[in-house]
Amino acid sequence: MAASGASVDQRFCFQEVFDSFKLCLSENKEVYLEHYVDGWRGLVKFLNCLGSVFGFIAKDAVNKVQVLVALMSGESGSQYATIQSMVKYELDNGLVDVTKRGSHPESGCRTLLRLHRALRWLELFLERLRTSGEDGKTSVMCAEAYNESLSQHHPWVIRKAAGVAFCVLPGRPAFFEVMNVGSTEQVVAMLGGALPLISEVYNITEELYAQHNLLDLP
Ligand SMILES: CCCCCCCCCCCCC/C=C/[C@@H](O)[C@H](COP(=O)(O)O)NC(=O)CCCCCCCCCCCCCCC
Repeated sequence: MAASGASVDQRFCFQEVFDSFKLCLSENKEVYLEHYVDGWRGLVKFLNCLGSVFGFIAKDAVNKVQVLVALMSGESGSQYATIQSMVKYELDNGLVDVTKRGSHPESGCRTLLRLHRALRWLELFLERLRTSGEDGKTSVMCAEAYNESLSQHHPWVIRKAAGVAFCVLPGRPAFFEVMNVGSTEQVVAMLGGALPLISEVYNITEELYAQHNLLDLP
């Protein structure tokens, strides 16, 4: 039945995210855009399971995923195989607004930078989740991770809205249930396996962007 098919598809399993980030890395440590974007698709599914309060966050992430997918499937799609090839192609061809927004407001480089910054939040949040105790508060872990990372790039109004959304996050047990991985021990083990991969993808991207002075793209 179409309806049940759709709901199965919407059912999040953190394993999918883990698998995508695992597939991201090529042998010579390039980052495949296709799997990076898939990782984000999985994360958006998870956000959608948490309720409509998170809709504005999911919507922004979806917009950014769509920009990247359009570039990957566009006429220069072959240049968007990896983050490295994307950066080279867009810079070589003057396709990035480097100092202020101009004729390339939605370059792959600036769009991916927004997701990249959010990946740092994810890394910090998941590490807290992994090491927290049974009564750990996800809202506090989420807010702390946000304050240490993404919030620095957001205006007051977004920080305020994000703070309100964090307050309605479910507690650790319910949160683990939505992750749909199994027992608490299994979730913790999976996070232990997933985090080094997410960190590696983050660090490789960070270094690449730093080398090309792309960390502050407008
Ligand atoms: C688990 C709870 C999830 C809380 C998510 C925490 C991150 C809070 C981000 C708030 C972003 C608000 C939306 C708007 C953002 C934009 O202004 C801003 C700038 O874009 P612009 O330069 O194009 O204008 N965009 C961004 O910074 C990109 C934000 C992307 C956020 C994606 C967050 C996905 C979270 C997925 C959660 C999954 C948790 C999994 C745990 C097992």
